[in-house]
Amino acid sequence: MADRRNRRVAVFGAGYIGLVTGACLAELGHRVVVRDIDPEKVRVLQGGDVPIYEPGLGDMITRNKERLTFTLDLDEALAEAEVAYVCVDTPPSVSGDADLSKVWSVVRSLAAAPHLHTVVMKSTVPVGTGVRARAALDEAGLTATGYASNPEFTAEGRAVNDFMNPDRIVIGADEPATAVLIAELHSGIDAPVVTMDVRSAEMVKLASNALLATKISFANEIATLCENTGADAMEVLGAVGLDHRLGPHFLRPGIGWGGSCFPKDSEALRQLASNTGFHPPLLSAVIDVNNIQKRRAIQKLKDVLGDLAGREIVLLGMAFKPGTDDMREAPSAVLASRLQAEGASVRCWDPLARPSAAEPWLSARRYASPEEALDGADAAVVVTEWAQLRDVDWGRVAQLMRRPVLFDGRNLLDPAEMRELGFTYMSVGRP
Ligand SMILES: NC(=O)C1=CN([C@@H]2O[C@H](COP(=O)(O)OP(=O)(O)OC[C@H]3O[C@@H](n4cnc5c(N)ncnc54)[C@H](O)[C@@H]3O)[C@@H](O)[C@H]2O)C=CC1
Ligand SMILES: O=C(O)[C@H]1O[C@H](OP(=O)(O)OP(=O)(O)OC[C@H]2O[C@@H](n3ccc(=O)[nH]c3=O)[C@H](O)[C@@H]2O)[C@H](O)[C@@H](O)[C@@H]1O
Repeated sequence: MADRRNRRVAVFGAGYIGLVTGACLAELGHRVVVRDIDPEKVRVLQGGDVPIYEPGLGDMITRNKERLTFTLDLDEALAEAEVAYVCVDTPPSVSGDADLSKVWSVVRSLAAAPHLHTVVMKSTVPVGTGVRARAALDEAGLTATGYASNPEFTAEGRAVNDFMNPDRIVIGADEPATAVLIAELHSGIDAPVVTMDVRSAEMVKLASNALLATKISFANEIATLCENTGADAMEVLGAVGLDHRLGPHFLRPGIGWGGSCFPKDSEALRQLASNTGFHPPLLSAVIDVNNIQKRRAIQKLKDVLGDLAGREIVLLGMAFKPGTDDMREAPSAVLASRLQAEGASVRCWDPLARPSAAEPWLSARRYASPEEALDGADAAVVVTEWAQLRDVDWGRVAQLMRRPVLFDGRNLLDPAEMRELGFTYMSVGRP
């Protein structure tokens, strides 16, 4: 039996989760090979660079380069591996269910591994995937191979810190020995280890994201009620969150939640429920509130500007939240698309975001600084609460803009100050 701090691990997928998992497992003392099918990603990693923005990740990879390698080659990844981590993307399919094709592709490819004894699912998958994975492993001749669900709760922009300092490590395994092995892989991390059956572990991940999304949609709904009644949502939610039974987290009202996971995971959970014949009313409302929230920004601009056709509108922030370059399901993409549909011309600024080939951005103009983007514009929307926006000389900007109209979709700036500077200033749930 290998030393519990020196396992040979293959990680499949060199994205946000695979890279962080691989680097952190190497940091914990294991020998890790990360395999991806994207040649460009692997080339960048082999050259010593990191293809995504994640604080601390580059240093951790460099520090562990003796124990951490990257490859395109399946045989190289499988040659020594005792444990295989599946960290590939599980995007929404046309039906809204999670598309597991990449997961199955990895699981099937494991048949050729000579030393493999454990497969760990880190990708977020529907409840019941473990049973299908088990069957696929059996079919591939890996009957003696243990299987575990080990969902990940890290948030982008702080994933390395979250991985090394988690609130809990959840392990779903059908055999106790497999759960013990996964727990040992994490030795060195000080956190409660919660073991359960595979289906329950799969559900913990979806339920956690759904509850976080629920808190935000609740905050957004209360913010709208505050707008309609003259209360101040920041005061209200701040005080609500002081109740220790409720907690202050994920109660920040804003322009709606986005990102690579909340939108797809809440929809996947809703479809999972529908597939069992159950329409989940609360989850459906949480998703609806979020969709409406993103569109309310357009109405607020129309209330001030009237027709948006021909207007120059600036989106300040494109990433789905600050501290990441990730644009997946970013509210900015919905806003850009809606504004363009209204005939507006969209400008944007973001210090990090890496837009995909997503259609709405093709005709948006990206500027190097907020000031350049705002020069001559008719209105602006704070979409992402980048700290840099606090340092903008808003007094000067009020002079530069054709009309100083600002919808602060993240309640980043001070309403009184902005109005004093001459802005028609709107925010979320604040008078
Ligand atoms: N991004 C996040 O913060 C979190 C993501 N998750 C879950 O983790 C999973 C991965 O998410 P991300 O890392 O964000 O996705 P990602 O899209 O950044 O990375 C996935 C990687 O897998 C690679 N890949 C696809 N097929 C492959 C194959 N057959 N063999 C090897 N590599 C392959 C892709 O080329 C890509 O580099 C998803 O299920 C997601 O829901 C869970 C918690 C947090
Ligand atoms: O499954 C996942 O991928 C991850 O999804 C989220 O992490 P992440 O998407 O990186 O970002 P969050 O910080 O949770 O923010 C998600 C969205 O909610 C918004 N948000 C967050 C908090 C809040 O109070 N208000 C609010 O509007 C953010 O602006 C952002 O658009 C969860 O926080 C992680 O625990 C989970 O592992």
